[in-house]
Amino acid sequence: MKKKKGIGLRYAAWGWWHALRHERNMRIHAGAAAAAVAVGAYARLDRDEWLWVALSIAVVWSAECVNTAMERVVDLVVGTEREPLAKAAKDTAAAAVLILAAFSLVVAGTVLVPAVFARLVE
Ligand SMILES: Nc1ncnc2c1ncn2[C@@H]1O[C@H](COP(=O)(O)OP(=O)(O)OP(=O)(O)O)[C@@H](O)[C@H]1O
Repeated sequence: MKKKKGIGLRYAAWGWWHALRHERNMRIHAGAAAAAVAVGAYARLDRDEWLWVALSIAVVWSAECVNTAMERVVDLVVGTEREPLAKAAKDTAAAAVLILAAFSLVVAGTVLVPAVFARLVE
């Protein structure tokens, strides 16, 4: 069967929009990313510094999308039942987001903060 080009991209965009609409944490990550880009533009980051910022945004958004997918699948399978394995699956996926959010804070502290100070004293 011939696969229509571009369809996969549309589904992926829908998935991202779904996470943004339904997950408060995804909206917080989007706000943090917008703030990081604005601060980076003010601080006139160089190419390598932008790469660190872009990497932070990409990994946190990706983890949140996977976390959202995990929540949906768990809810689909177990419904309203309380299940230790459902809890383990959801909490472990949430831990992945937390670890990468902590990484993005390290990037903010080591890349963005010094760049802003350098701009302020120039
Ligand atoms: N079916 C379940 N069985 C046992 N524990 C659950 C189950 N569903 C959720 N939990 C527990 O409740 C927590 C919150 O789950 P819930 O699905 O209500 O919110 P969430 O969508 O995971 O949270 P958020 O979207 O804010 O990250 C989970 O991290 C897990 O610890």
